[in-house]
Parts: sequence; structure tokens; C-alpha cells
Amino acid sequence: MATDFKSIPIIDISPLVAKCDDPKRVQDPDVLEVVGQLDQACREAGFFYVKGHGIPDSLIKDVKNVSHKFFDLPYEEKMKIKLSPAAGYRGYQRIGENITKGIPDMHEAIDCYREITPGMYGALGRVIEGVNQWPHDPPYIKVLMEEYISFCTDLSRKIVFPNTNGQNAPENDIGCGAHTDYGLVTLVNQDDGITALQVRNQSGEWISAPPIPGTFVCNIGDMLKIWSNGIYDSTLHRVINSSPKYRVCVAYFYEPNFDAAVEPLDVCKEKTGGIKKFGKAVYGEHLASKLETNFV
Ligand SMILES: N=C(N)NCCCC[C@H](N)C(=O)O
Ligand SMILES: O=C(O)CCC(=O)C(=O)O
Ligand SMILES: [Fe+2]
Repeated sequence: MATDFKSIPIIDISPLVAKCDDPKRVQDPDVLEVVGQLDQACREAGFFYVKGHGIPDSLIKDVKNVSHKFFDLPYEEKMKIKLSPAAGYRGYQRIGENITKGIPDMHEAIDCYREITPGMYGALGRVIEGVNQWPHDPPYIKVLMEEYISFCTDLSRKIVFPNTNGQNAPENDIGCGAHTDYGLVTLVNQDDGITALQVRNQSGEWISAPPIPGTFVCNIGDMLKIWSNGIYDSTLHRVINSSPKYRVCVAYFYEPNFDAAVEPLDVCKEKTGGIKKFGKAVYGEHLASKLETNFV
């Protein structure tokens, strides 16, 4: 359970980024300071901003610009890469297609995942088999996004691994209803100038996470809650864009492998009274259950 946090901390992770390949990093005081800050943020809010992350600012801007270009296209053009169960839930979803707690979300999106060849994970993987559906227009979107994904994967590894040691709006303005994310950690790259993402604290207040240039908003997913035996929680969040402007968010989800069996780590169990609070979860089953109910 998140605490009664009123704001979301900003953490400069540059020491961690600089020393990530140094075998002696675990003794480095600057690295330990960052790890301590991450640990505290994960316990208190499950949400934090990171700066000093090393991903080029130009790339962070370019992926948002190319997303605006795609979503500006006519509906018929976007539907050429329509998401479907047969496409492994990859591709374009129209406004109102994704459902959260029974209510259609007022957002449109392109979803993509690591590509899964037929049979790669046997029966377990069937729901997610497929290749990503990239727009044909703008043509450079695939290369740009793949470069971005590769940077985000490296950054998420750096963040996760040391650590495991509003205002009311009408219903149709809810871009995305209250939910937790499914994996380990999410990196949110949102448009400047619009405050829409909100995070729920223990008292049930919604705390805004406005865009801060040069940072990512990071939040914990359901699998990190299990690994940490509940020391960290996956915090509820939602998106309400009350501004008249169209907003894009390029969200990167760092997740376990599809066939990974996730259970509380011994080191975390010891810190929480020796009792395992969660059973084993196969990540692919968790993801599949979400995908199969998100688009009914
Ligand atoms: N582009 C995507 N897929 N992001 C939005 C996820 C929305 C939450 C989901 N309906 C749930 O209830 O978990
Ligand atoms: O739009 C945002 O800022 C966050 C979106 C989100 O929570 C999600 O896609 O899981
Ligand atoms: Fe989310």
C-alpha cells in the first residue's frame, strides 16, 4: 500500500548510469545514495521521476513528435494496422477500445511487444505470438521506436537491478481508468505542458505527476510487488486530460520474460517476517489475462 505521499520525488540517477558496468559499484557511496533514494520512493509512492538517465533528449522528443504525426492521420489510415487477438494484441486500438474496470478508456494507442514466433513458449505463448504492426507512415517510425526501446531496456535494467537488492472531470474525459501496470517498471515519456497522469495515495487522494522536462516518470508494476514480497507496491494511477490539447505519452513497460516464474525473493521475504505473501506467478499468464479482458 502506498503511503500518504503528497508529491512524487525526483531522483538524479547519473551515478548509477555512470557506474553500471563497474563491478565495484555496490560499494560506491554515490551509487548507494541513489539506491537508497530509489528504495525509499518505491516504498512510499511506487512512483518517482528520474533525471540524469542518459537517454538523448532529441530521441525523447522525436518519439513524441512521430507519435503525434501518426495519431493525426485519418482514422482509415490508422486502422490499417488494427490491433486484434490474431495479431497478438499488437497494433492500433481506437478510442474506447481499451476497457478498464468495465469502462472504455478515451485514448487511442499503438501497442507493441517483444516479437514471439509460433511455438516459442508453447501453449502459454499462443495469445501473444506475432510480430509488431508498425505504421507505414511516417516511414521512419519503426527504426526510431526500436532505437528508443533499446535505450529504455538498458535504462530499466539499471533502475531495477540495484533496487532488488485533481480535479473532477466528466466521465468521457478519462483517458485511462485507474489501473496498475503489469510488469516490473514503466518509463513514462509524456508531452510537455499538459498535466494528466494522476497517482493514488493511501488516503485515496489523486496526486498529479506533471511532465518535468528531461525526466521520465517511473512506476512499479505488479511483478515487482511479488518479487519484493510487498515491500514495494504497484501503485494505482489514471489519466485525465482536461486540457483542450491532444496529448501523447510514449510508455515503455519493462517486464519479465513471458515464461518467467515470479515469486518473492528470499532476501525480501527475510525482511518481511519470513512469510511469503504471494504465490508463484507466470508472467505470461498474468499478461494474457489482462490482454484477454482489456478488449472485450
Ligand atoms: N496502451 C495501453 N495498452 N495502455 C493502457 C492500459 C489500460 C489499462 C487496462 N485497460 C487495464 O485495465 O489494465
Ligand atoms: O498516459 C500516461 O501518462 C500513462 C499511461 C498508462 O498508465 C499506461 O499506458 O499504462
Ligand atoms: Fe499505466
